[in-house]
Amino acid sequence: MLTQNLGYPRIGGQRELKKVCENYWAGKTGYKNVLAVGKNIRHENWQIQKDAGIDLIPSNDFSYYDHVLDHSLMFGAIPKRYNEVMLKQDNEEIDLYFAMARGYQKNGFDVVAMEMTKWFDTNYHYIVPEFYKNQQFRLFSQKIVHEFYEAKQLGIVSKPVLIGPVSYLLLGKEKEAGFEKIDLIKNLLPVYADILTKLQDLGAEWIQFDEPFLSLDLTEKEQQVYRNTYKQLRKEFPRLNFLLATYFERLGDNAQLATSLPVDALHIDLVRAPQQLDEVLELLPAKTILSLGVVDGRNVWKNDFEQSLAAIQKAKDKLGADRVWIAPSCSLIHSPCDLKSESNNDVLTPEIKQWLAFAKQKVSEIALLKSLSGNAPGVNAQYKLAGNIHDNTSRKTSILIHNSSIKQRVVNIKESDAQRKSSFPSRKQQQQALLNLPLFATTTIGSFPQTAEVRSWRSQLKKGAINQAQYDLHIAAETEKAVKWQEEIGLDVLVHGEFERNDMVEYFGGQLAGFTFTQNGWVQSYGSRCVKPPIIYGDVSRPEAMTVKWSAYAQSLTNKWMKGMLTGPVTILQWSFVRNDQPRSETCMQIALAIRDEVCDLEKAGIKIIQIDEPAIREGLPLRKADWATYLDWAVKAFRISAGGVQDDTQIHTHMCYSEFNDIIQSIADMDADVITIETSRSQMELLDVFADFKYPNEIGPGVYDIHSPRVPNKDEMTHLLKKARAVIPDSQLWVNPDCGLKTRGWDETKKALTEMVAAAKEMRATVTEASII
Ligand SMILES: CN1c2c(nc(N)[nH]c2=O)NC[C@@H]1CNc1ccc(C(=O)N[C@@H](CCC(=O)N[C@@H](CCC(=O)N[C@@H](CCC(=O)O)C(=O)O)C(=O)O)C(=O)O)cc1
Ligand SMILES: N[C@@H](CCS)C(=O)O
Ligand SMILES: [Zn+2]
Repeated sequence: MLTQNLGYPRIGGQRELKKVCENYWAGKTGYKNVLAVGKNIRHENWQIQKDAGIDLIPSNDFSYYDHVLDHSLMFGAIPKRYNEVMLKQDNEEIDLYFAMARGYQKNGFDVVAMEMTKWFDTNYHYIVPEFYKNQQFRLFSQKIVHEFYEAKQLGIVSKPVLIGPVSYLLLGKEKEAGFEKIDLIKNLLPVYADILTKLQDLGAEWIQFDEPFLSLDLTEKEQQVYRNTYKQLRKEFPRLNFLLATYFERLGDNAQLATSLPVDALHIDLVRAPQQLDEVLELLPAKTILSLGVVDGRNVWKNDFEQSLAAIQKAKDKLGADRVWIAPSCSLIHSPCDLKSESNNDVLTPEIKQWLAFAKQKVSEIALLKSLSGNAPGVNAQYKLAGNIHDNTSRKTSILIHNSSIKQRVVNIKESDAQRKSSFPSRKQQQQALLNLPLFATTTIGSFPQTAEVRSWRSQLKKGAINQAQYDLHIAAETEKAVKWQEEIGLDVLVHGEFERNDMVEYFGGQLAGFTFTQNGWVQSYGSRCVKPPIIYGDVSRPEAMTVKWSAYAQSLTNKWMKGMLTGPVTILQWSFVRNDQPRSETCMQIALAIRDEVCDLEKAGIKIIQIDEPAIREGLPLRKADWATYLDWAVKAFRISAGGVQDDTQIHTHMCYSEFNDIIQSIADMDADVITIETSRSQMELLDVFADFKYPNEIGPGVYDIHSPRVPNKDEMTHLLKKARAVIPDSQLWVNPDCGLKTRGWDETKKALTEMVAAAKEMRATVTEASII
């Protein structure tokens, strides 16, 4: 029996990669330093896994920005706009790479970034490969080969990780009409063959092909491409061992397909889909190894050894120990690095800490499961098993977890709690009478730049270098500056700027009962950006108002409308580590009630426009269509409960980014927010077509510029997008806003971009005709 890992967090235990990349982008350090930090992280990660006792250690799971982008660079899938600019410059490969990720606007060049979207149902974002008709591929970046060699020099014959060719194509986007991306397989496979040849020549024994699409609904054609692809690779590389890794869902109706592909080992996710073990054991061909993903790569709870050992035993009984591997359910990039970094007992209490395992602990759990499932586990392993049983029992029986009055409140929810008093047309009239906003009303999504200075106040407060009153004074001054500046440039609906928030989920987690948080539990969200998901360990309630103080203060500074700013229940759920001892829907309803109370308190404090952000509602959608209806039912209900307590003339906004709305547009309409602001600019308003076809009834603010890139858009670009929007949505429904919050941007870019945006809205107003309003 072997142990293996599918991927290790690559940000570094102290987010070293984030820091060096951001310094490099700011021109404060050289690229050699970036490479050196990357190398250190890889070495440290390999060593941790080796010391823990992992037999098959992955390589090429490291990435300077995103592993999908690494593959695009490896395959030379570089959109022309970068070739033309970058190759003329004295730039390194890494500059081309970062330009694809972030856009490039210097030395007279102005190139937009590639699109970014959610990695399946996680909070990780990948850079979407761009495909063109007759797209050709060639071996461009040899990072995978270098990293295999690097590990080998340390005495580790690693298992290089490749996104499988079918999944790579399915992750991409057709950027012009007239072809199907899946047909590019014939152009792509020769590059895989080049890479495999190089790896084989260097001594690679196992190759991990990540094919997460095998857990999704596939067309017949895609299934056939899977068969042909692996048949061909097998034929060309009879001596290399292939591991086919699936994760995030059950194989379901692809079980037959996955088990029939000519590979040497198949990995399945037994945390998401424990029930698939029996079927896969039945279907697995003789000799194929089964890798059991029993340790949760997506959550922070300690493994339940008794449960995992039962699954391992079942597999061993059927296949024999030689054909069973033990592994995490998926790559550990979705886990924080090391629980040992959590040294402050006031932040994470010892009682809760004993229930947790981060990446470093998880690889040890995997090794321990191997010892425990051997014929004669040693005393040390037995002792650790007893410890594991004790810790899990202490969690199940802890008084911290259950609160009967919260549970009762959920039981008592009535249909009418999820219902606004009147329908949208009537609300719209009442809101317009009160708010008196112009056509093409301008607003922003909530956050303004979280500058190093703002973060340093929080850091000083944490360290005790300043007290709460001093901190509040800083935040108040920053808020006031932002409010005054928004007034000056003529925005219509203002925001307070969210300066007091470390993160839009963690901030609420820090104030809700049933949540705890960490000091250093960072997880990569995209590129250098990380999040520290709070941990929901018990029943959730709101001991006191969470946002009223800052929203009311900001409103007091202006005669314009100040938008209250909340994170919605589904997003709080989705971006937290969620308890696994009750259905997610139950936890979500508890959060919805807490947010509802906050919405009502904001209204009472005079805030008449309230945004409840739900950027993660699409991300939470189950990967299998058959499971959608159940999820959408409770997710929409949770949002409606959170918004349902206010008067008709209080305008409820929601906001979503990175969302493909086509297939869930009815549910988005069912959320019944008065206004929805959505990310649309990176896709050039493509997303709006669905709102038009569907005749979305309420108001919409399609994002007019991409906030993920430091690039500053000009007025004409934005009017161009707004004209595209007005072609499908009447003027009376349109708002003007960026794609998302501006916390990652600097003030200089923000000021320039928003000034242009207000000018774009004014230009649009000047062109209004009666016909365009209806
Ligand atoms: C909208 N998005 C979000 C997602 N998920 C969330 N949970 N939150 C989101 O906002 N998913 C989808 C998108 C992803 N987008 C982003 C955008 C931006 C970030 C980001 O900026 N992350 C920050 C960390 C934010 C944070 O928690 N800041 C804290 C701590 C800051 C810190 O690093 N402090 C230093 C000391 C600093 C000093 O002394 O000056 C330290 O602790 O060492 C805070 O502000 O207090 C990032 O830096 O990556 C994430 C996702
Ligand atoms: N209000 C949040 C939404 C991000 S999705 C922000 O502006 O950052
Ligand atoms: Zn957003």
